[in-house]
Amino acid sequence: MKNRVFVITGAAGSGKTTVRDYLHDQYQMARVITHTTRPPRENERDGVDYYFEDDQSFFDNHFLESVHYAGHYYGSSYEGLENAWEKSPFATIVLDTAGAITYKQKLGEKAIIIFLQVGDTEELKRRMQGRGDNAEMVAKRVSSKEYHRDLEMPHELQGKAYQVVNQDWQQTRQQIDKIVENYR
Ligand SMILES: Nc1nc2c(ncn2[C@@H]2O[C@H](COP(=O)(O)OP(=O)(O)O)[C@@H](O)[C@H]2O)c(=O)[nH]1
Ligand SMILES: Nc1ncnc2c1ncn2[C@@H]1O[C@H](COP(=O)(O)OP(=O)(O)O)[C@@H](O)[C@H]1O
Repeated sequence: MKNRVFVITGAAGSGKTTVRDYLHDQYQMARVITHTTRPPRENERDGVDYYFEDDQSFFDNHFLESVHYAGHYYGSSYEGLENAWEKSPFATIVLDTAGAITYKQKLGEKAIIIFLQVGDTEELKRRMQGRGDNAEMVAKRVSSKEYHRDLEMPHELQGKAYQVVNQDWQQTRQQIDKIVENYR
């Protein structure tokens, strides 16, 4: 099997982490852990959910791409991707749409982009609250320009990404299964 990385992108609350975990559990895809200066949420662990960094240590990494999103830095390293590929030929990573565009540009057919969409923005807010984000965190996130940008598939990804509407989870799962089948 050729090395591939399944890039999951979309707005906050659209289900990126859920799909990434499904790909890990169902298909044993290795997760690429990315770096951020955002403080950890209550249930998050360093080295598992992210490598949590400060404004100095963040820049010590060798990034394939990095972005500023809603007031914090996020970046994915070459080493992180290589480490994942050592574990399994299929890896998965969660990125904002800017990161997904860079991944596609740099990795070409090795990067399979899945853009998740949830039409109803009130539903997105409910899902963020449902996973335990407090009202202040949700308000900050939805007022960021990056959140609004990521609600729609960017034109750079049109024709190069799979679009999945993540409303009903069983249907989402079936669509994800079909996408993965194309590469097995
Ligand atoms: N470009 C890029 N985006 C990232 C990286 N790591 C995480 N992200 C994205 O940063 C955004 C904010 O992530 P996070 O703070 O965990 O919030 P969430 O989307 O509400 O779970 C999301 O769109 C993530 O997909 C990275 O290394 N590079
Ligand atoms: N199809 C769905 N229907 C209802 N809730 C969902 C669905 N997909 C994901 N969720 C829930 O929505 C919340 C946000 O999902 P998450 O994967 O954390 O989003 P993201 O990583 O894109 O911010 C989580 O609590 C998750 O369990």
